[in-house]
Amino acid sequence: MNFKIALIRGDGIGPEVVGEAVKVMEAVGKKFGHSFSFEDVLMGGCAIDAVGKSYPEGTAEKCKACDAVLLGAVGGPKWGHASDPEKRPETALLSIRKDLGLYANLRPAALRPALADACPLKKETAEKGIDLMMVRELTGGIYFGKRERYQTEDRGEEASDRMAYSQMEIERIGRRAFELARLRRHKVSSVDKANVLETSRLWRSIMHRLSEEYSDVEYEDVLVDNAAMQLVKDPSQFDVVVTENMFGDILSDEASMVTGSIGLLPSASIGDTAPGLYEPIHGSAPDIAGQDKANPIATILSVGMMFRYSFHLPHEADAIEQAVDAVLAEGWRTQDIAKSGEQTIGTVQMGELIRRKL
Ligand SMILES: NC(=O)C1=CN([C@@H]2O[C@H](COP(=O)(O)OP(=O)(O)OC[C@H]3O[C@@H](n4cnc5c(N)ncnc54)[C@H](O)[C@@H]3O)[C@@H](O)[C@H]2O)C=CC1
Ligand SMILES: CC(C)CC(=O)C(=O)O
Ligand SMILES: [Mg+2]
Repeated sequence: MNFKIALIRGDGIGPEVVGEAVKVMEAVGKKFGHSFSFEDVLMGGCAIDAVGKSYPEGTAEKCKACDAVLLGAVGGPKWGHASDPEKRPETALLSIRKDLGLYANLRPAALRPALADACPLKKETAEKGIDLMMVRELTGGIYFGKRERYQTEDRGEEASDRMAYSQMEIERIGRRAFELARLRRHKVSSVDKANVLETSRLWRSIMHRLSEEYSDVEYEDVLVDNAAMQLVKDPSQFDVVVTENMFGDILSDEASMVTGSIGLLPSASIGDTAPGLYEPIHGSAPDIAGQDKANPIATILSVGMMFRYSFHLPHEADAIEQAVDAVLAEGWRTQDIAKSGEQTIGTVQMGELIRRKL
């Protein structure tokens, strides 16, 4: 088959990790008889530098003309202080998610067999295993609410960010979570802050209604502060974790670290229509950019998710995951997952070793 892929390489380590993931994709194509055509799409800080705005006209249309989108990361200190939203790289990220209707962000956090040592939790906790799927609502909530900054008469400057969720937005992400749980270990943990927030109370009431419909799936409510704690106490208790946009953003970074490193976790952002967008959960890592230090595994596994969820080619997806595990089993480590004093390899070598295992 022939697939057209939009590449948003972005900023910082984005181009480095996407470069390795593209080479892996081509190697998978060679092995399984697929071909790819790639279209580079400018977005983020690099687009601000090139054309003056982070989300140039036509960005969404270019992506919509493709079968899937692969994104590295956008942002960095160079563009960190702009007040004009067009000059902020992160605005582009939110816009592309909204414009492509990508309301479901799947972030699987699994402790890979060879990386038990990289888990920072107690040995007996790590031995219980970690294999959870964070289902993060991606196009609603506080990241998309009205942002304001204004002068008050008596309290000086004030700022506000509105958090809103509609019934429809909650129901569709809830259904995704329950459907995924049916393909996994039949458990959904819904994370909210219903003891304080009205959005969470609406969220919870809809999740309860869905849990009656999906009565074959075990269901629980977990308050977000407790969820953050449970993730380090005993992550093995979680199967599918469904939550709103900001809670999911924060908790998935935490979940990544309990599996060893943020450089390992892929994600799939999907809606009701193609294309899906695939990206590592990490950012542009300006502190290590351009030094061949970034772990490309999160982006390479994101390509695996692309094969699984957009192209419905599970064998190709399995082959990528097995290649990653084989390289890790041989002891190869980038700096983020190495023990102190252990020899490390760079981004390019890690990518090449994974390709050779395909
Ligand atoms: N999807 C996206 O494009 C995202 C963009 N960002 C943006 O990225 C920029 C930097 O954000 P930070 O808060 O520093 O988060 P970050 O995720 O970029 O980095 C956090 C820490 O993790 C390390 N790290 C991240 N990815 C790694 C990898 N593949 N291999 C090894 N180490 C890795 C970094 O070196 C850093 O120490 C900001 O401008 C932020 O807005 C942040 C998150 C997501
Ligand atoms: C702009 C942010 C919402 C990006 C981020 O941290 C993420 O999606 O994980
Ligand atoms: Mg994040």
